[in-house]
Amino acid sequence: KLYEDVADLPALQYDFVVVGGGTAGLVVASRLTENSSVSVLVLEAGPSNVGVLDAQVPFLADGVANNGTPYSWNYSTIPQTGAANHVFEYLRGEVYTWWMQLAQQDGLAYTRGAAEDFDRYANLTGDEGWSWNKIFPYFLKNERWTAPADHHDTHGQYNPAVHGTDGPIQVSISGFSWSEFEQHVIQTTEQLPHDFPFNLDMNSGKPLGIGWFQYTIGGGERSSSATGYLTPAVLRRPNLDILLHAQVSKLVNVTQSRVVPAEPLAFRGVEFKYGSSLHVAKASKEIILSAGPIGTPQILLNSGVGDRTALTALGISTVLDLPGVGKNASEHPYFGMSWAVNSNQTVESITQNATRYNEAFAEWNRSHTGPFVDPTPGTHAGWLRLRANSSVFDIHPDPSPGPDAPHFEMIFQPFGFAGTPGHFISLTMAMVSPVSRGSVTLSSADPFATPLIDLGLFSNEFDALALTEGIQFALKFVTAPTWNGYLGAPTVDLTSMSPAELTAYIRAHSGPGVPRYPDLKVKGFAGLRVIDASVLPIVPGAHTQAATYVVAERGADLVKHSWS
Ligand SMILES: Cc1cc2nc3c(=O)[nH]c(=O)nc-3n(C[C@H](O)[C@H](O)[C@H](O)COP(=O)(O)OP(=O)(O)OC[C@H]3O[C@@H](n4cnc5c(N)ncnc54)[C@H](O)[C@@H]3O)c2cc1C
Repeated sequence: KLYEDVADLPALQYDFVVVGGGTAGLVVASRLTENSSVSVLVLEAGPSNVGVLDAQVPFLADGVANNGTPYSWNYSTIPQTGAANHVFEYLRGEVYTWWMQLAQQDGLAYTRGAAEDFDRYANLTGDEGWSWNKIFPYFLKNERWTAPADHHDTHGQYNPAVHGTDGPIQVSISGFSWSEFEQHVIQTTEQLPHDFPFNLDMNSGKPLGIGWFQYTIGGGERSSSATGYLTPAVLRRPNLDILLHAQVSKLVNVTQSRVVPAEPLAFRGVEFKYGSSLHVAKASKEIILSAGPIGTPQILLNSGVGDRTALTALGISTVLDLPGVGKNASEHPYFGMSWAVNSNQTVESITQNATRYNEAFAEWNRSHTGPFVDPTPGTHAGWLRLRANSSVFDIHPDPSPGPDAPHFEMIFQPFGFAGTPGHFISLTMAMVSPVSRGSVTLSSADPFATPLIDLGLFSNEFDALALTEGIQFALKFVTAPTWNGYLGAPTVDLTSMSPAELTAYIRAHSGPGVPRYPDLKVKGFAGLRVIDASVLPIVPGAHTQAATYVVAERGADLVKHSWS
């Protein structure tokens, strides 16, 4: 049951306490409570998604992410020295993040990454269970492929053989056509097939090439772990309680035991704030941290699990010296380019025309059809590699997990970024195999203080130089003959810049994606696990929700197995 008030919560003692009701947390809670003999409490800082239009209507998805809404943690990065000391709002990165509350993955893009991403996780962890072949069934278990809202013929737009059909999360292809723009993208794959081959399905484990974007959307609405895993039937389970507006500060009631020498420590309680009062929820079996790549390391650090020197400097006593907590954060920086177009068939035809906007919204309300059924990220995506002889490999060895994995994602969007009147299209180039690393650290001993988020953007020269090369792919893409007569002037003329100027410009104008933190079971502890995006040891070359879902599905199986 969903509780809005701590006073209504029937108990503060459960078998499992899950911290965070986001993408992963709700999967774990839903799967664990399939066994009616275990009890689970989820503590979520945010409000409910129910009745929040921005969380329901794909076209309004940005509204959930913006700083200043009740659904955002309102975080910013610390000044990024590698990016002209820019302070980035840490959410609007079109691509990734974590602070959506109750499972609102903003952009809705559904991309699994390369098979090689998962095979690398298997190698790094020594656990074959994370390999693509072993993880693939979890993708199918999570997914329910769904016809697009306009029921158009999807033949040749995806490969049904690699999709699940009866999982909780609906996945679909755009349900409204920006046909003119789409044709130019597809024709480019025919006119420049060597550089930009068509890929029938970017979620087959071999993402390279240009293909139709897939989204976590069903029937014109967002599909998320809140809608897919927290169904009315699941919410009626007597063994599942979810408390909203409960912000966890730290783990408490640490005990020491000699029973398992490798796991001498255990936390038995989770301290959380509801309103102005503090409470402790107790877990007899496990505490599962699913608070995302910022929340999870912050809670561990608040609890005294982290680098001893840094904790001591803040006056926090160390429970276990684990210097890796909050380190190894990485990000997908991206750079967007816009061109004016000789057409009025762009998203601006809605966003810059109040009458059409209202008509489109009314259509969505009436029949869940029309342009509001899709988010605005784009109609297609392309996954590309640096050229094998690129000079950037002199600076750093290839950071991608293998030859079938991308260095870049190119997103094709029938709208511009400038915000000026007119009609535009954009190509966004994201660097999805970053070498730079950052960190999440505490700003004070106050567990509710905003943590310091350092994405380390461009701290390694490789990333900026690689992204500069990536820009050349985008500029080449629009040289295909199909764009003649359609494409107007770029909003910023990048071709007039020298390579050094272009690199500096990219450093100053790129946006961020998401950091993460590795490790599933927290070393040294009994009954403490991390199950969320932060366990991925290296960010996949993809948007991260699909990887998070399979981490959560397998994570839930691992927990079940431990207690069976
Ligand atoms: C703007 C934006 C766009 C995105 N677009 C896409 C996309 O298009 N495609 C894609 O694949 N991925 C996208 N993502 C990324 C995706 O949302 C994440 O990969 C995914 O949500 C990570 O799941 P998680 O369970 O680790 O964390 P989350 O889903 O963030 O869940 C963490 C939960 O814990 C809660 N929490 C945190 N701290 C505490 C605390 N102290 N106490 C209690 N609760 C706490 C949070 O409120 C949240 O509900 C986007 C993210 C953002 C923000």
